[in-house]
Parts: sequence; structure tokens; C-alpha cells
Amino acid sequence: MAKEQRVLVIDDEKINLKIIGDMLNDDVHVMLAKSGEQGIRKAIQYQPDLILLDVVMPEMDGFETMNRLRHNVHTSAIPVIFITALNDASHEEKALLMGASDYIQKPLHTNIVQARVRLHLELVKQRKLLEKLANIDPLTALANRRKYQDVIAHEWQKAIYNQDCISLLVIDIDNFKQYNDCYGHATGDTVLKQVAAALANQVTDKGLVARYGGEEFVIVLPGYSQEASVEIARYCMQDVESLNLVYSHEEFSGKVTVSVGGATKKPTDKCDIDVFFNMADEMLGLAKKSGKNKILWKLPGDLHLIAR
Ligand SMILES: Nc1nc2c(ncn2[C@@H]2O[C@H](COP(=O)(O)OP(=O)(O)OP(=O)(O)O)[C@@H](O)[C@H]2O)c(=O)[nH]1
Repeated sequence: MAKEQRVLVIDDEKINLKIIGDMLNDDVHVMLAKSGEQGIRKAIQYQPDLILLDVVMPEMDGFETMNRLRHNVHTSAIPVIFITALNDASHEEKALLMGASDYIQKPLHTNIVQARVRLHLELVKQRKLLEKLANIDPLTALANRRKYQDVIAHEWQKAIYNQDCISLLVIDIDNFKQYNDCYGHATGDTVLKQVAAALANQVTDKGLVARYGGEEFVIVLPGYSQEASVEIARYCMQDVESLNLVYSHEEFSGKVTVSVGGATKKPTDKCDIDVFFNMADEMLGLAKKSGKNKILWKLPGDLHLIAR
């Protein structure tokens, strides 16, 4: 067990909270709640890795608490172990059918409780690692397309709710095939890494940078106006250019630059994320066709803004 992991114990009996807390305190950060209501509040606020839940409690019992935890988006994925003095199989079955990860019967044996908690915390650790790996592009260590899709869907809903705007940049390295042709794919890979780092360095906590695929990146900027986003796009272009990645071949020579297509929108329920993406992507296509190394931003109607 690792001390950085958090276990929330929910039990209406003070003495039980103390006993279980003492069993786990050396290895994990233990949080205590003396009712289902308080437990749910703490689970939402502190996001524990695991919950130990007493079944028999006044007002809201363990089953009702479990039901509410499962139906709340902030707590639905947190594993729950029931702890109870009830020893009939039907309660155990009910708990497992509700999605409990485990069921421990009283009287509690320290070694058994510790072993089961350790096992479930290890599973949590592995699940989190898998989630992380599933969302990362292995070459650049940026978020991958899957993560981008999760984030844009979430930010889109947030923007609708807050009646706020959201900006999207689609960025593509210019003439990257020629760079690969000059120096090979392995050196091309280092360029992708350098460009990715330059973009990430520019965006920091303003939004999300992801590798969309190949030599194409996306940047999501929640709450950023068109003007502010074009400014960020400019800095991104400058930073890539100042990497000074030159290439030359018999027929062509140049420096690594990027083209950017962008769009800003205050979304409503009637707007579609894919249409929004296509707006920015269409701008990128126009930027490529009209000479590359530039920013084109979608404006209302058929208009667009050219910035460099
Ligand atoms: N080294 C490397 N190259 C990649 C990777 N993914 C895509 N590419 C290369 O990116 C190049 C993309 O070529 P094109 O689609 O013709 O684009 P381009 O040469 O950048 O031309 P424009 O987009 O018009 O500026 C191809 O040579 C791909 O092999 C990768 O992971 N590593």
C-alpha cells in the first residue's frame, strides 16, 4: 500500500471508525465519515481511491449510500468494499450485484482487512496507469486523439452550460514529407517531439495540446476568445520556427514551420463538435493551399482571418 493512496471509511459507530482507521493508518491516508450523507460529500470532494462502507447505519444505510455513489459521476468509479456484521448470503449477494468490489464480514481481522484493502488499491493503481497510457501518445508524450475527444466533449458541455466560448486550433507541420525524405523517419520523429514540446510549452495550463495523428496537432482553449487564441497560435508558430530545424535536399530546402487553422465558438445545444472541428480543419486546408506557414481563422459566414 502507498501512503499517497486515500481510503474513506464510512461507519456510524465511532469505535469502528477508530478500529479500521488504526488498521490502515500506517500505509494509507485514511479519511473518516460518520454517516452516508457525510461519506458521499467527502467522496465527491476528496476522490478517495477506495471506500470502506458499513451496511447498517441509521437514516441512510450502506446500500442506499452505495446506490447514490454509483449514480454520481464524481464517485461512480470509486471501488467500494462493504463491511458488515450481517452474515446472510442475500446481503452479500445484494452488495456484489450493486457493484461492490468486495464484502468483509465482522469480526474484523486486521491482516485480512489490510490484505483486501492492499489488493483493491493495487487494482486501482493499475487501472489508473492503464487509463493514463490509453490517453498518451507514446512518441511525443502529449495527449492522444482519444484524450482530445474526451476533453473537447467535456469542455463543449461546460461552455454550453456557462455560455462561454471555446477555441480550437488544428496545427500541421509544413512539408514534413520532405523533412523525412532528407533525414529519415527517425530524425523526423525527433522533430515531432520538439514541435510537440514547443506547443505544450506555449499552452501550459491554458488548455489541452494533443497529437491528433501523424504530423497534426490540436489545441483546445476553453474560454479563450478569437483574439487571444490567434495570439497563442502566433506564439506557437514563432516557437516552432525558432527551433531552427533546417533541411535541404537537391530540389528543396527550408525550415520546419507549421500552418494553423482555427475557430472560436460559443456553443449551444444545436451545435455539433464535429462541425466545429471541420471549421478549423477547413481553415488549415486553406492555409496549406495558400502558401503554408500561416494562421487562418474561421469567421462567421464564408469569411476568414489571415494572420501571420
Ligand atoms: N517521422 C515521422 N513521420 C511521420 C509520422 N507520422 C506521419 N509522418 C509523415 O508525415 C508526412 C506527411 O506528409 P504529407 O501528408 O504529404 O504532408 P506534408 O509533407 O507535411 O505536406 P503539407 O501538409 O502539405 O505541408 C509523411 O511523410 C508521413 O510519413 C511519424 O510518426 N513520424
